[in-house]
Amino acid sequence: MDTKYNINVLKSAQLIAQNSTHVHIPVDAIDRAARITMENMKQRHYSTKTWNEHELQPKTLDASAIDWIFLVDILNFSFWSDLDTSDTCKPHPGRYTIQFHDKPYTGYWSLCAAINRALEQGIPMTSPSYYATASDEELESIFKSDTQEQIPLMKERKAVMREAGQVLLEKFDGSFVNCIRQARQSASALLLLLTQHFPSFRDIHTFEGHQVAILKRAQILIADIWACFDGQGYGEFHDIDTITMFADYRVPQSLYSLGVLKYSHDLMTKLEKQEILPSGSREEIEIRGNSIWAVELIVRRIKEIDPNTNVNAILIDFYIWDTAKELQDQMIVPIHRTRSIFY
Ligand SMILES: Nc1nc2c(c(CN[C@H]3C=C[C@H](O)[C@@H]3O)cn2[C@@H]2O[C@H](COP(=O)(O)O)[C@@H](O)[C@H]2O)c(=O)[nH]1
Repeated sequence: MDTKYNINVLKSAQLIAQNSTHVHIPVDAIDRAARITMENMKQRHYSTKTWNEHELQPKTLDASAIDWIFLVDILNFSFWSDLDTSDTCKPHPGRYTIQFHDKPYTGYWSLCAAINRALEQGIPMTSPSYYATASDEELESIFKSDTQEQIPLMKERKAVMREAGQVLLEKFDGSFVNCIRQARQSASALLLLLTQHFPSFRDIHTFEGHQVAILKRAQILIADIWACFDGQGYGEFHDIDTITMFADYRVPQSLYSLGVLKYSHDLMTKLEKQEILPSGSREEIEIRGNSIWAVELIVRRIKEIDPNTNVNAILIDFYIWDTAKELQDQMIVPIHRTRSIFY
C-alpha cells in the first residue's frame, strides 16, 4: 500500500500562518503589495514566456528540455555561500562560481551553467542513465568551481541524482516524460507521484504535531515545465493554479521588503547574526509557511482588484524571485541560512 503523503501545501501554509509566533503577516500590507506587484508585472509583460528568456534555460520544447528541467530541479537547493556573507550582487571573489561562455554565474544560475557546460563538453549530463551511474569523480568535475569554494552539499547532490536516476530507470522507463504522462495533465497528481516515488522531494515536516507539506522542489519542477512549455504539450495542467509559491530563502527576503512578512526581535537577531536555522526548526518552518500564505493572499487580492488579471502563485513567485535577484543589494533583511536538500 502506497504511503499516503499529505501534499496539501496550501492547507499546511494556512495552519503554519495561524499558529506562528516568530513570523506574522500584517494583512493590511497585502493590498499595497498586490497593487505594486500587479502593476510591475503588467509593465514588464511578465508571463510564462519570461521563463525561456533567461539565457541558460532550455530553448528547444521537446523531451530534452524535460530531462534538463528534471535534473535542475533535483539539484535546485542550497546555493547560499558560507564565504560570501555579504550576499550582494558583487560576490566574494572566492564564492562558488561557474564560468560559462565567459560569464560568471553564482547561486541558482551556477547550477544551470554547470549543467550546460557539461552538455557542451559532450557529457550526456541530463540523461538519467548517466547520472544514475556516473562515478564520484565524473559528477564532482561537472560541478567543479572556478574559485576556492565548492558547491554546497556535493555529497547530497550525488546521492539525490543517483536515487532519482535509478527511480526513473526502474519505474518510468528512463525518462520523466513518462511520469508526466501518468499524471494525465493534473499538477496535483504529478505532485503526488513525485512525493511517492522520489524521496528527495519529500519536503514534509512536523509543526505543532501536524504533518505540514512545503514540497518546494516538487512544485517548482511542475511550474518550470508548465512555464517552459507555456501551458501546452508536456506543460499542460488543468489544475496548475493548485501549485503554490516555492518556499526558498530568496522570496521571503523580498516579501519582507514588500512589508507582508514581519519577524520577531529574536528571529531578526538570529538572521542578522547569520545563525543557522536547522532544517525543520520552528523558525524555518514559520518563514517558509508564512511566505506561501502571504503570496496566496496577494494572489487573492489581485483577483479581487481585477478578476481578468491572468495571474497565479507561480507567476507571482517567479516575478518576485527574478526581481529579488535584480534588487539583491537593496534587501532590508538577510536571507535565512538553512542547509537542506529541500530548497
Ligand atoms: N521561490 C523561488 N525559488 C527559486 C527560484 C529559482 C529560479 N527560478 C528561475 C526559473 C524561472 C524563474 O523566472 C527564475 O528565473 C531558484 N530558486 C531558489 O532560490 C534559491 C537560490 O537563490 P540564489 O542563491 O540567490 O541564486 C534556492 O533556494 C533555489 O532553489 C524561483 O523562481 N522561485
